[in-house]
Amino acid sequence: MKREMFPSDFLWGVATASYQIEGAYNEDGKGESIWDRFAHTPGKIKDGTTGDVACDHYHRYREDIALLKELGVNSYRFSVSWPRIFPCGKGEVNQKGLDFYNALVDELLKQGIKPLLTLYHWDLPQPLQFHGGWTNTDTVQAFLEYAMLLFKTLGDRVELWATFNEPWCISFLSHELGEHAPGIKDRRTALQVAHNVLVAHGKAVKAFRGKNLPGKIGIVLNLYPVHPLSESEQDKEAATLSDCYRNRWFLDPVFKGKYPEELLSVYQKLYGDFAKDYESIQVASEKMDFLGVNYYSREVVSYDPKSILKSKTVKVEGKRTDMDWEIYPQGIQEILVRINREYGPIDLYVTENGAAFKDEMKNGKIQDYERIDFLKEHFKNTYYAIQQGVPVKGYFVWSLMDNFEWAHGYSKRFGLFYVDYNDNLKRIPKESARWFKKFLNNEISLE
Ligand SMILES: OC[C@@H]1[C@@H](O)[C@H](O)[C@@H](O)c2[nH]c(CCc3ccccc3)c[n+]21
Repeated sequence: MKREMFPSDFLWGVATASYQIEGAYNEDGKGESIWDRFAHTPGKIKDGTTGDVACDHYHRYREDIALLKELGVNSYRFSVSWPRIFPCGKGEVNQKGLDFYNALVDELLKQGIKPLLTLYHWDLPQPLQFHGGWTNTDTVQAFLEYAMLLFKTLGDRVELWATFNEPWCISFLSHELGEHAPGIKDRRTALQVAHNVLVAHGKAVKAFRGKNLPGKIGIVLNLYPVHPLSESEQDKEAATLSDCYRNRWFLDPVFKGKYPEELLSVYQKLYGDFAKDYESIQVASEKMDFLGVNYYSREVVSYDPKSILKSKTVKVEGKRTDMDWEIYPQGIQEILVRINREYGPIDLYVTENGAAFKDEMKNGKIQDYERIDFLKEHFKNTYYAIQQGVPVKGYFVWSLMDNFEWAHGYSKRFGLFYVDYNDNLKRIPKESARWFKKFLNNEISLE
């Protein structure tokens, strides 16, 4: 199975995000983001690092686009740093921020690489957080002004737009579990954040439509097949509620304009006041042109009476990545087929898939054969979904290069290119980069 067996217009790309690669955290007029503040807060990042410099992509973007060209990709997914555009989140515009993304897009197009722009990949301007961040509907309004400015500035050249990267992470990981910025641990707050982010998404799609732009717009969701440990009724109930929590809490609003009843009723019993605004979620279901799917692994759950989701995650036997995530390639096929069956028809992009492994330099090489095997199996399973009629239109490997892996700092490496943090952030192709280049050039098959 070679590249040529995929549709001829299939996008093959790599993905990154602003806070993880750009650095220049306080240069050229950029304002503080909640991730600048979180990373500077002792104890939040496992290796005590920050994204202050990261991969210095802000200064090296031409070099990095040359890497894309070298790889042979025809597309590139990146995100815009909102505080680089609006240092205070709204009001005054930082022209140097706009200049950077204009130059980035122009260079991509010059190299024949199609941009997929994510408006929000977690780096909220800190001044908005001072006023409640995503719990405050003023932030929804500020996001719309930010989105409209980017539509106006880049809408003639950027054809693929994603409003949000992973609302589950923006809400539950960051406001219920507290593992990501702003590090709040309050479920009721997390529900309010999820609601406002979904409303902001719907309003941004509507605003995009009003501009009559040539491009397409969607959202990016991290989705997991959720499997019960056994076929017992209790384990199956656990899987249903966990599926609502991880997947349907976002899928149902953007496609059906309502929350999944099974979990909504649980939250309504806990937070009666939540009921007052949940019906306004209808706004989130403005029709999208595509759905971005970030796939990394599946979740296996068993019954747990102590959890409000009646479920707990179970670790099963099998190969795992350096993030301790199970390697489960058939899950990408499962999730693509399910989305198409239950929410389609709609164009789908695998907007992120990849893995961290303990990559080490040995005699000037990084022999990441586990990553080659990981990607090969996930490419094949994506192809099997296409063979079943699922309209998958592209696939973006996470990530172009090693970068700031959120709460793990630089200790987890997802890149096709190794970044040598001890040698001027030099980018060194791993064996997986060489393999991917050969695959893209039809030189090898996936067998
Ligand atoms: O963890 C690898 C990547 C991140 O570097 C991306 O920024 C982010 O979009 C992304 N999402 C996921 C799956 C959801 C998740 C993210 C972070 C931590 C735990 C789960 C994995 N990843």
